[in-house]
Amino acid sequence: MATRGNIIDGFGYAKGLRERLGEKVAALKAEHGLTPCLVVVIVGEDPASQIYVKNKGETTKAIGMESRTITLPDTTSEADLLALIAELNADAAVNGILVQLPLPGHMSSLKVIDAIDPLKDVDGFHVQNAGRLAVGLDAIVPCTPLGSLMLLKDAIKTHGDGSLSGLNAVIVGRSNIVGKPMAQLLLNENCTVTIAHSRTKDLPAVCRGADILVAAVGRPKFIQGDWIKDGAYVIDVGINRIEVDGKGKIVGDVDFDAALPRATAITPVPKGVGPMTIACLLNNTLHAACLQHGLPAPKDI
Ligand SMILES: Nc1nc2c(c(=O)[nH]1)N[C@@H](CN(C=O)c1ccc(C(=O)N[C@@H](CCC(=O)O)C(=O)O)cc1)CN2
Repeated sequence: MATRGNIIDGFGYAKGLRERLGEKVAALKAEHGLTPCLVVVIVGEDPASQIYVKNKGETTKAIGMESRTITLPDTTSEADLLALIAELNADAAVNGILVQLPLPGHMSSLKVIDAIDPLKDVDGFHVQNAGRLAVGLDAIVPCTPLGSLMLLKDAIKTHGDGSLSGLNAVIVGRSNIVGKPMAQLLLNENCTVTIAHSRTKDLPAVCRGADILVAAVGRPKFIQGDWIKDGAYVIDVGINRIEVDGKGKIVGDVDFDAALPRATAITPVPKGVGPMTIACLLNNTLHAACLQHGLPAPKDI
């Protein structure tokens, strides 16, 4: 029988992935004279977004890619942001464009994402990339689901029989950024997929049927320990800031301490899925640069 209570080390996995990507970037430079360039656009001064954007810039440079950050005030009009995206789309030196979310309330994120050239859409949020993923074509895949799948596959290889095929996967959360692409990825792995959400009837019972449970609801410790099937694999995508004894703390969507003894393996928060998001962004930027230059995208990094 598989053991229980294993903690999935997303921080360590992401470090290894960045190292392997760094080697591919060096090879691309040596063999084709190409250095992938990522441009991150941030609008406004959301403190968490500022930290994520800074980390993106630093890790991009650390693996040998070029990084540019464009900071715009939150008074920027949607038309000005769209004009900037059009310029970046037309700039052959730019391989990846990412607009940090959330955007200020006066902008439509769907409209902004739709303006990005799908080949430079390293977030994988453009409707063309979402559609390509849905029909099983080569696509740029959203970073958080891609990183979650990498951790899940590695955990099932380490603690199980290595196959996701036929497993019952329940995703709690139906966002375009995490829930829906995660469902597509798990379907492609031949899982039987359920997307649960705020209107789902008897959510605890649905979760108890999950061999794989992905929590992406954005509510601290929402998923209770007794909702976890014995031996399940649990991927916690939530990043919730709460206060405990007057101190700020980050917790996931799953009650980790209660879920740990029941799960075969579970991602912690922090240091689970979060670090994979930025590592997968680097992966997608390399992928995009290769596609734009007619080179095969590196596989199985
Ligand atoms: N355009 C995008 N916007 C946003 C995305 C995205 O993928 N594309 N995702 C999130 C924010 N995000 C990256 O942008 C992100 C969130 C969290 C982490 C992370 O490493 N978290 C750490 C804890 C961080 C902390 O201490 O605050 C962890 O889980 O260990 C990385 C990236 C929304 N916006």
